[in-house]
Amino acid sequence: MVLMNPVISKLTGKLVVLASASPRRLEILTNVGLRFEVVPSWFKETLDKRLFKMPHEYAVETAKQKALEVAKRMPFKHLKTPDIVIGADTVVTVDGLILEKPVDKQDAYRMLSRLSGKEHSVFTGVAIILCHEKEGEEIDYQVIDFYEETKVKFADLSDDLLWEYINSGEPMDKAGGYGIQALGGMLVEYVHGDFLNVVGFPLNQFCKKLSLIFSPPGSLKQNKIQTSPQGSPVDTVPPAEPAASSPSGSPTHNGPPDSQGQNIPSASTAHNVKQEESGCGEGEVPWTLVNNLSKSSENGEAEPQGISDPAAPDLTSRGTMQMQNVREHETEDIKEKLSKMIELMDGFKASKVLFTASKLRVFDVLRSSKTGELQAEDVAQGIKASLKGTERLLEACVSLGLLQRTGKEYANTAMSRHFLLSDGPLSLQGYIQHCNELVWPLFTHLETAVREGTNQHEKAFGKTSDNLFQDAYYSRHEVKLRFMKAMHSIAKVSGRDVATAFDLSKYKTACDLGGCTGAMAYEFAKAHPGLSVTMFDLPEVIEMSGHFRPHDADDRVSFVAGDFFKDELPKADVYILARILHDWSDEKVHILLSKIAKACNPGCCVLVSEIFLDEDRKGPSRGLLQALSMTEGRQRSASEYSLLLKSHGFTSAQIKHTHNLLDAILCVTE
Ligand SMILES: C[S@@+](CC[C@H](N)C(=O)[O-])C[C@H]1O[C@@H](n2cnc3c(N)ncnc32)[C@H](O)[C@@H]1O
Repeated sequence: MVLMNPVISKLTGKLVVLASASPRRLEILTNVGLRFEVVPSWFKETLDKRLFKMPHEYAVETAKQKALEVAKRMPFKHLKTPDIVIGADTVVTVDGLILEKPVDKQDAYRMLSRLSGKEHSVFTGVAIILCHEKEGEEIDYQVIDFYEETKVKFADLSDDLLWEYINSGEPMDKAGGYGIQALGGMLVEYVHGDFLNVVGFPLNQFCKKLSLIFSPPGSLKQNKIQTSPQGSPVDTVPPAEPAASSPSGSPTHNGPPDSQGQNIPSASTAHNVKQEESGCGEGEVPWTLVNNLSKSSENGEAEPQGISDPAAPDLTSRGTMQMQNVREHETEDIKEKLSKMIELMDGFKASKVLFTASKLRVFDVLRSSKTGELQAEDVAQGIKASLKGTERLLEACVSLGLLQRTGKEYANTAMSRHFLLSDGPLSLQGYIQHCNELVWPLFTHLETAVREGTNQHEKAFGKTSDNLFQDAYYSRHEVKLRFMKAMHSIAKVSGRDVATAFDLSKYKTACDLGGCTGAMAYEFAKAHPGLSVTMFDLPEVIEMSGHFRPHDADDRVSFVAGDFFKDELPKADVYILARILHDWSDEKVHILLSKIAKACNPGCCVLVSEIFLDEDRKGPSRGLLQALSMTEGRQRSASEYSLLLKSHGFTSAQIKHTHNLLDAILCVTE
C-alpha cells in the first residue's frame, strides 16, 4: 500500500519527469506514490571535478545539467513540456577524491579497497526544474537544487570478500562501487544520516523542498511555530475548517512541522474550491490554479472566491522567491562558466609564466637565499633580468600559486619546492623545459596540424622527422640532453607508483625497453629486491645515461644498447614498456609486441605504462592534449591496451590507475 504523502500529492496532475535511469531512484519515488515518466538524461557526466571546490557542488551541478537537458529536449523530441523535471547525481567521496561508478572490476577493487575500514561521505545532488510554458514565449526554467550528505563507515574488508563482492557484478553501476540496499549492505559498519540518500535519492529533503516550493514561507504566515515549555514545537494555527465553511474557501494548511520549521500540509486539512475541477486529490494546490491566481492579481482582476484567505499561499512572494532563486542560480552558473572560460583563454599565459620562471631559475634563486626569501630587486639581479619585468613575473607567479609574498619578500610555495627546484628529487624542470622548447612551438602550429592531420615538426623546427627520436630529438647534443631530462623527470615522479603497481616478486629479471635514462629501471630495482633490470635503449641514449646515474645506483641495473625494432631483445621475465607504445604506428607496435612475444617464455609478462584514456575517450585531458602534438602513434584506454596485448598472446590483464602521471597494465603470456 502506498501512503498518500501530502507533499508528493501536490505533484498529482502534473507531468513529472525523472531524468534518471537509476532503478533505485525510480523505486524510491514510486514507493511514495509519485506518478512520473522516466526520461533518462543524455547529459554526459563529464564536468571537470577540479572546477568544484566541494564534492557536493559537482553532484548538484551534474544533477542540474541532467535535469535541464531533459527539460529542454522534451518539448522538441517528445512534443510535450514537462511541468517538473527531477535530476539527481550521487557521488562517494573519500580522502578528498570523488568516486563515481567503476569502469571495470579493477576500478571497483580500487574504489572499495580505498573505502575499506574508513568513513566516507555520500553526496546526492538533486535539481528540481520547474518548467513554465507561456504561449508564444520561450519556456521558463526555474531551478531549485540542494544536496544531502550521509556518512557511511565500511568495516575492514579482506581482499577475498572484496573480490567476491566485485564478482557478484553489483558494484558496476553504482557510485563508489557498492549498493547499500543489497549485498553491499554487508560491507557497512554504520550509516549516519539519510539511508535513502546512500541508495541514490534523499527523499526526506526532497519532500521538504517540495513543501517549500508549493507552500513557501509566505503562505504559512499564520502557521508560526512556538516552542512549548518542554521545548517541543506547537502549531498555533487554529484547527483548519473545511473549505466550505472557511470565509474564503481558500487552501489552508495545518500539518506537522518539518524539521526546518515549515509545516508540511496535512492531507486531511488542506482543501480548495477547485479540487473537483482540477481533479486533484485532497490537500493539493493545483499548479494551474496557482498560476492563474498570480495572473489575475497582477491584472487587477477580481480574485476568484476562495483566494483571499491570508493563510493561502502567498503566490507573489513565492514567485519572487523562486525568481530570485533562479536568478542567483543563473548568475552562479554563468559565473562558473565564465571562470572556466577565462581559465581556458588564459591557460597558455599561465603555462608560459611557469616555463619562463623555470627557465630563468627564479625558484632556484629564491631557494639559494639564506632565508628563502628575496625582494624583487634581488631576484631581478639573480636572474639577470629587468626589475620591471621581474616584478611582473613574480606577481604573476604569486597569482598562480607558484610563489608566495609577505610584504616585499617573495618565497617558493610548497608546490614549487617539490617540483620546481632544478635539483629536487621530484623536479619537473626537465619536462617543463621540454614543453617550452619543443611542445610549445608544435602547438603554435596546431591549426595546421588539425587541418592537415600531420605533425608539424617541419614547420616548427625547419626539418622533417621520419623517426622522431633519431631525426628530431637526438640530432643535436643539447636537444637530446633536454629530451632525456624531460623523460627523466616524469619517470622520477611517476616511477615509484608504476614500479609498485603489481606484485612482481615471482620474477627474477626485467627489461625496460626504451628505458632512456634508467630512472624507471632503478625504481623497479628499488621496489623489487629480487629483480635484476636491464635497461635497453638506442646507443646514442645509452652513451649519455651515465649523466643520470643516481649516487646510490643499484648494481642490479645494467644497460644494453640496441634498436628494439631491429635487434634481438635481452631475455627477461618481465618486459617493461613505459611511454613507448603511444609513440608508434599500429604497424610498428605490432612489430615490437611480436618480438617481445617471441622472446617470452610461458608465464612471462609485459608491463605497459602509459596515460590511460577513459573508456569513453573523454579524458583525461592530459592524454588528449598530448595526442594533438603526437606523430604517428595514438593514445589508448586500458581496455584497448588489454586487447592489443591479448592479440599477441598476453592475457589476464591487471590494470592499475595510479593517480600519478602514468597508469599501468600487466599481462601474462599463456
Ligand atoms: C618517450 S621515451 C620513454 C622513456 C622511458 N621509458 C620513460 O618512460 O621514461 C621513449 C624511449 O624510447 C627510446 N627508443 C625510441 N626508439 C627506439 C628504438 N628503436 N629502440 C630502442 N629504444 C628506442 C627512446 O630513446 C626513448 O628513450
